[in-house]
Amino acid sequence: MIRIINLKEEGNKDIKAFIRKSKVVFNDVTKGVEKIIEDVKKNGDKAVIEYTKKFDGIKLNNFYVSNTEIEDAYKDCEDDFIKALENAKENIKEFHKKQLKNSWIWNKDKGITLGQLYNPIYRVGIYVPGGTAAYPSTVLMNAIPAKVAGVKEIVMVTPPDKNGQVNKAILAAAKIAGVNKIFKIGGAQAVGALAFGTETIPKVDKIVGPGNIYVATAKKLVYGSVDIDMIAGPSEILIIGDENSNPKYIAADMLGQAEHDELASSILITTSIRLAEMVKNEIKEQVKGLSRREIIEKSLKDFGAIIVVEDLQKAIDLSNEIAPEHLELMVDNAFEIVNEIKNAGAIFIGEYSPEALGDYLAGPNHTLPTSGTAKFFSPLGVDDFMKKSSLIYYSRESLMKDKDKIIKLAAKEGLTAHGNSIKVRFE
Ligand SMILES: NC(=O)c1ccc[n+]([C@@H]2O[C@H](COP(=O)([O-])OP(=O)(O)OC[C@H]3O[C@@H](n4cnc5c(N)ncnc54)[C@H](O)[C@@H]3O)[C@@H](O)[C@H]2O)c1
Ligand SMILES: N[C@H](CO)Cc1c[nH]c[nH+]1
Ligand SMILES: [Zn+2]
Repeated sequence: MIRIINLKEEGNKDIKAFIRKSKVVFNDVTKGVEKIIEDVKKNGDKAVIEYTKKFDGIKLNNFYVSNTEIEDAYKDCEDDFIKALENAKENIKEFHKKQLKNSWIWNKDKGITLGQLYNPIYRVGIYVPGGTAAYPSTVLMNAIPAKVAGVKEIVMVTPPDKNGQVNKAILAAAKIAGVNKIFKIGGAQAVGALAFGTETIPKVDKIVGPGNIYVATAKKLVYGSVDIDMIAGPSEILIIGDENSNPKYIAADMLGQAEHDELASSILITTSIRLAEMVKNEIKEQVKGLSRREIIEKSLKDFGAIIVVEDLQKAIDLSNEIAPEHLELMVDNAFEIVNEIKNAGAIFIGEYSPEALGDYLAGPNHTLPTSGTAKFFSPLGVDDFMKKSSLIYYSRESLMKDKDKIIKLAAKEGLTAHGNSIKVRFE
């Protein structure tokens, strides 16, 4: 069900096949998503109602989740689940507080003061997936950095279930994280509604959060009308292993990501053909007991691979080229190669740092770049919820010293009004 590609024997011919395929999938849905976004922009709530009926199978006239619904959901959750959420919240908050940056002022010279002001974005939209699984952990990962940054209004969207309700665990997490408004809508229609606003859903300044291919494509398409964080689409894991790695752990971690989506990608790159065979067998065995077996098997078949390479350097180079969302280094002395990793959303070191630890509890964000975009995007963080303004102060004397240079530069650009705005101050 998962193939072994032995690059030692087969050369480079097949390595990128699965990556290319995933790009094709993106292109396939773009036209349909464009239509949904345009329709929501033009027809507001009416279009959102129609698409919710079409894609989520439920006719809703009101998407707003009331406080009573949130409080009731919270009360219905088991105590140890609430405790685990609270514990995750503390770890996420502690980690993200380290990312906070302060405004700064620099007295560069007598009569010259420069600086930078940091301000939170006023209103953000967070997308919390809820199509094939509900993700309360994603509520925390998206809302807590926004809170740490000081965002005033967090508007959350998440798909309704077949009864028109939002999963209770998601609502409990939203209460714990301090989300301000919740709407039960999902998919591209939810992204369109947040980007342009409707009669009932407020337009936001930025949309963050992961989602399936429709959500990720919709975010791409509305970028420019609003800001977005990154392309955080179907999940990915890449593991680098050697002859001493534990095949049982590697198989378990690959299956863990494969269960997210049929389009999820799980890859092992190893220097050991023996490990490759053992992981393949482990996957075959472990998958039997898993509830999302069908999704896993499809994803492993289309986007999974065990790649055998000649040496560790080749494994690192290939991983840097793929730029995975999650990278596990399951090799001896993993800390020694960590500086060679240039492109990865999150790096997990050693066999007791499984990817699921980062999904739920460690503290770093689990909203991460996918589809090779870790080459230029970073994990979601406090920075995503802040913006900067520059500060400039010159005294009369300081401007006088620099005036001729400014007038010269303006003249070169043919912008005499610019030059004049300096001259008039000294006439
Ligand atoms: N990268 C990350 O940080 C990260 C984190 C968590 C989850 N994920 C990913 O989030 C995704 C969650 O996906 P999901 O589907 O469970 O939930 P989702 O909420 O992302 O998508 C469900 C929505 O998709 C829309 N939809 C479904 N079929 C459609 C169609 N044919 N045309 C148009 N719209 C359609 C529906 O409106 C539905 O509400 C997975 O891919 C998972 O891997 C990524
Ligand atoms: N692995 C996902 C990011 O790709 C995040 C997640 C949430 N819950 C379980 N996993
Ligand atoms: Zn996960």
